[in-house]
Amino acid sequence: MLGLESLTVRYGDRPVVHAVDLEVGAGETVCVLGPSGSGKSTLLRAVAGLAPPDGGRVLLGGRDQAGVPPHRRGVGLMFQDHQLFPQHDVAANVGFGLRVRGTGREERAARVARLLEMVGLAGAERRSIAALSGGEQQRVALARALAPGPRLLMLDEPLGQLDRGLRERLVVELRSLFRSLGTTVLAVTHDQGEAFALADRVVVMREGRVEQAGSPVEVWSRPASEFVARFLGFSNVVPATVSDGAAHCAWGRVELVEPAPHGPVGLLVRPGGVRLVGGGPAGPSPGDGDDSPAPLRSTAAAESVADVSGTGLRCEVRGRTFRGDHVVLHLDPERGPALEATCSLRAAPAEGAVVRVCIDPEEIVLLPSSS
Ligand SMILES: Nc1ncnc2c1ncn2[C@@H]1O[C@H](COP(=O)(O)OP(=O)(O)OP(=O)(O)O)[C@@H](O)[C@H]1O
Repeated sequence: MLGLESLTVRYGDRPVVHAVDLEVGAGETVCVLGPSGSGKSTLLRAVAGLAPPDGGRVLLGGRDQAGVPPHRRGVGLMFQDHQLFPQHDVAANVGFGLRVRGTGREERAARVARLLEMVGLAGAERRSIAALSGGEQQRVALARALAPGPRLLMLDEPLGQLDRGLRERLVVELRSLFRSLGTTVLAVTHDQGEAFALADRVVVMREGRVEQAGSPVEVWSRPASEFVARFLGFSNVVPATVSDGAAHCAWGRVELVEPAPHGPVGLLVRPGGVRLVGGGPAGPSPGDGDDSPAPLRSTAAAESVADVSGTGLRCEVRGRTFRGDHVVLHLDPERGPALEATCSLRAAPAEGAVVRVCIDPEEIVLLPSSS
């Protein structure tokens, strides 16, 4: 449906979108994710014909769009501020694109009614825009973007203005709406939760380039770089060296479950992989008096020996953040940088407590070395 071939857009000398290759298949929802200023909106504008490319091509349905004006591209664009016409009622807003195309009054009214029903606003035709909530305005904007039946629907921070509860509900609704309509969607957002809930495929951008593309599960479970890992909110990332079937890092030795080439890497430890293996007094650690860091064994092994030999990494609990059904522990280890761990509400130790943790080798990801 959509193909970008080495697409480049510059503002002045600066490439804001840099040699981006991307394909979006019919019926697919792709979310472009990235920090502010990474070029996401510019990418959408280039596809819509609102930002001329300085290099590469935009293909829609296999046809090069060079020279095709925005209104002939058959794409719908919905911006984060909705850009509704406040002086017109809901029906006039939703039917706008149809009127511009010369669709007759009766057909227009029927389509508007159907679209409003689809977005959960049946019968809202005569309501004024000003009297709608943010979420309702978002639905009107969506109905308006869908009205002309675009072959590609593009959403720029579609839920950006809405509060969290509403966003979470609308993401689910949008996903099932797009599924049932078979709409092809290219959305951009800086909110990873939104992207992961909405998308069949996620594209992470960094400074105008694609840093990683894949299914939400792939990107989440195997971030391709430290940048992606940190952008997704993982903070347990340290430089490490692989040798003898283990990664050696500031926290100690972490066994690898899969073979990896020897040499420098980045080591990501998911917070769920930092396992508490018991608290107890802050006695001497096994590494004391010995330069070699103690091994951080697999959970099963560590649990069986932790209380006896004290194997594991001794940490002080610096803080706790409640996250509904679990707690994030902010740990200050005896060696190495701060660690984040997750645990159940019931198991969460108090602030100031000294605990021992082990790293579950199943919950680590080796990243390319960033040094
Ligand atoms: N019309 C313009 N003229 C000059 N520079 C621009 C223009 N539009 C955007 N930029 C710059 O291009 C870069 C990318 O902007 P863009 O809006 O595409 O990023 P973004 O990833 O969508 O950011 P955000 O999430 O903040 O909307 C930014 O550094 C921005 O300042």
